[in-house]
Amino acid sequence: MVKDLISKNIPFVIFREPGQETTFIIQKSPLSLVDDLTISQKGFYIFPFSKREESSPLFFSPDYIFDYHSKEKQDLDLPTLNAPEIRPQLLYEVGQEEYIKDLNKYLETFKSQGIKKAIYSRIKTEELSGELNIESFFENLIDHYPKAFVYVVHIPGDGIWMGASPELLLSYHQQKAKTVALAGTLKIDPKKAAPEWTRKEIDEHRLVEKHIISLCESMDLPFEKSSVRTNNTGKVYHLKSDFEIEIPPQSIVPFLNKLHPTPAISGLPQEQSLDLIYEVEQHERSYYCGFLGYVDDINQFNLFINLRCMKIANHQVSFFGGGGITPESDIDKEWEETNVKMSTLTDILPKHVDNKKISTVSC
Ligand SMILES: C=C(O[C@H]1C=CC=C(C(=O)O)[C@@H]1O)C(=O)O
Repeated sequence: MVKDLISKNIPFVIFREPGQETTFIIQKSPLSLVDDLTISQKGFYIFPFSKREESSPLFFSPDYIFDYHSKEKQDLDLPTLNAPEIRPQLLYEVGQEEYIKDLNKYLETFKSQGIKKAIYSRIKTEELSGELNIESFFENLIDHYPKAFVYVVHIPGDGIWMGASPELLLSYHQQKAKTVALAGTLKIDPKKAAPEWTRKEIDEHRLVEKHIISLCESMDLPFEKSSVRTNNTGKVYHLKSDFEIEIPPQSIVPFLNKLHPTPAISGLPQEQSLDLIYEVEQHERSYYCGFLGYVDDINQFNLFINLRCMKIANHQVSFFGGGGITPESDIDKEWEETNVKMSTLTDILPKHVDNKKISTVSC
């Protein structure tokens, strides 16, 4: 089914929110751009990391929407759409030497500009040695990461994005919003019963909490915050605290506009850290560190940050991973952290590549 839709340039999304059934959405016409950060119609949205990205916010109309495991989808026979213009994404890959140089640039800029934290991300690209079975890979991700938001998004002319994100950006139901401060990472060590958090991770997480608290205070929104807990994503531990915020419907989009990009994916102060990211990182983040999810209506939605993700285009697969850099960062550990984060997908993907068949999954 998925292969057929890809070959016919048909936009589609398959997603599984944590603890929910899996949904399949197919749009029968080419994708339309969403001008701004608006989420006014029922459907699936994907937004890039920031307004400075060339990639546009996109909306997937649920022309067909069904339970992924239902038989209904097998009966669809959709016509081929015109091939859209292809816009290649700049997928520049740094080696470890360049990574070290770039992180030193971050650390120097922190000193001269008083930046407290900025995320540095990188890409790892590999040729697909055979045909990737997207459905079996997706189903494996669902089983492996029950607490993640797992998805496949086909954007004709761009590629196929897939991921298993541990981070909720914002959910909204009956005027109650939920968000999380998720930051600080330690690799899971099976020999240790619990992670040993250091000042670096605690401070890094605290900066995300502070951003959410000051946003609620500035908009006069009552909120409750949980204590800080350890969150196990399957590959790494993060520090996490939950927020419940009362937000009237007219304030939810302005709140979302100010919340994103949070210091978990940009840094603090926000504008200075964005300037630094765009000066030093040489790849396009595009939809990595953006957000995505299903909007039932403006009063009911769940949006997730696009982390632990990859993109398939031109018979290649590119994995994205980053980390919060602070003045206390140890550069070797940060490099290792990005490898572990990427292993969320890199460990599972090879099982689903059929080396006997050449890759036909391309965009
Ligand atoms: C930017 C990423 O992670 C963010 C989310 C959780 C923890 C993070 C950290 O510890 O650095 C990052 O802020 C990524 O996974 O690519």
